[in-house]
Amino acid sequence: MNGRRDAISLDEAQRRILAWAEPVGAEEVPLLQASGRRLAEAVRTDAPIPAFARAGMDGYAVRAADLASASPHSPVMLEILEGDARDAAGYRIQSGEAMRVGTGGPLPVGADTVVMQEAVALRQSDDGMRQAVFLRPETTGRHVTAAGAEAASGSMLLAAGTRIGPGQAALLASVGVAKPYVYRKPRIVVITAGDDVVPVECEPMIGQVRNGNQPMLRALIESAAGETAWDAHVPDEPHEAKQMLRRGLADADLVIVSGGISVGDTDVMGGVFREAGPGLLFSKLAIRPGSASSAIVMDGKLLIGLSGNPGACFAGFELLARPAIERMGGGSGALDWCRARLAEGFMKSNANPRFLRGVVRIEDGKLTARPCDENSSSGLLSIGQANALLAIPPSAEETRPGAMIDVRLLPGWEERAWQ
Ligand SMILES: Nc1nc2c(c(=O)[nH]1)N[C@H]1C(S)=C(S)[C@@H](COP(=O)(O)OP(=O)(O)OC[C@H]3O[C@@H](n4cnc5c(N)ncnc54)[C@H](O)[C@@H]3O)O[C@H]1N2
Ligand code: MOO
Repeated sequence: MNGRRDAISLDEAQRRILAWAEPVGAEEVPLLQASGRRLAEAVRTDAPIPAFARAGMDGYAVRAADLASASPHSPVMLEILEGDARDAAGYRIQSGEAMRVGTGGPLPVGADTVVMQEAVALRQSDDGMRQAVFLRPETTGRHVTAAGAEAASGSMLLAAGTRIGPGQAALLASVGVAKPYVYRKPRIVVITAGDDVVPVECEPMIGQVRNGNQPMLRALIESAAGETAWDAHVPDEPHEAKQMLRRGLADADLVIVSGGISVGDTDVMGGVFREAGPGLLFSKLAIRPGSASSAIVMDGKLLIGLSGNPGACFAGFELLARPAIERMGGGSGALDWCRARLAEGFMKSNANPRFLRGVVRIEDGKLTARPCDENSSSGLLSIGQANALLAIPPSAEETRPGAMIDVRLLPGWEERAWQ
């Protein structure tokens, strides 16, 4: 066996992976623990938002028509209807009356406008009544948010599949969803492979490297709202590797393997993929880096093989594993790309699309992309420097500065966009 494999396109690989990445089950969790999960059902409101007409300022609720003639030369005086501002909805004002209201509080029946207290003087009338003095008219509805201004009763607020972020959490709380029904976090087992890979605590000998992919994959999984069930490292021993894979498949929704996936003599995972028969989804991609990425279905579960080379492992995760985890967690699994201007040319020609680790910045209001210096499959530093994958299309010549390219912004990309 010379190890020749047919390369498929990234689109086709993603399609094959997503076909096996069904959403995992759903559960009710306390709202305070639901951040980052996706809703498994749509959320509607059974009350208008806001539920009642509310004041936007501390001040006085009035009928705007009463103030139509107010001016500094001819002030309008309204009698203050005494009462508890927090309970203003239980009162009714007539023409000629005003009532104290508080920010966010209800209006008395009959009021249509709030005048902020800084614009109101108070006086005592001859018969001892408290009066509010107005020096100018006010637009009807000023400083009042009508009931239902944001959403009518029965409206759909959040579609199934929406990720719960800060705004969604506040909205769910406001409509009384104490335990949203959300997708479970996909459970993922990570297995790194190779005799040449030693634990972080060890001093590597010549030919050895410390296991950087293990913590990298854990962090990537977390950023995709997945959960690492456990991780393990296996030596170049086929029986042990296969046993570990089976354990992983039994425990997890998805197994991610890193290293040993190629055609080298000691590439134990590559052997497992080659034996997968009809379970093989692909074992070579027409992209760089990550061309060695593979996927099989084993024991009915998805197993994604990523290169041991850190840069290729990272790209493979972003392009293949992230969509799978997103889909399993209730998302679409589609990767969003946007357009950016390449600030520096890319010298190499490409037979296949190339996904460079790069930095995208906002310059003069436009996205500008620069490839990181060391962009090889084995490159390490650029993984931490990059905030985007830059898609360089196949080309027989240099991709010139100024070319518009697709870029995939990575989670937290903004942090590096302004440095
Ligand atoms: N004859 C061929 N050789 C290779 C091919 C090919 O098609 N034909 N593909 C090349 C490509 S592309 C890649 S990428 C690599 C993939 O290799 P493996 O996934 O089998 O990775 P290893 O050989 O195990 O390791 C490669 C490299 O990465 C280091 N490594 C491995 N695991 C880790 C880890 N957990 N943390 C940090 N670094 C790790 C390892 O020490 C090696 O240096 O194959 C090409 N060859
Ligand atoms: O999977 Mo390999 O580069 O394509 O790095």
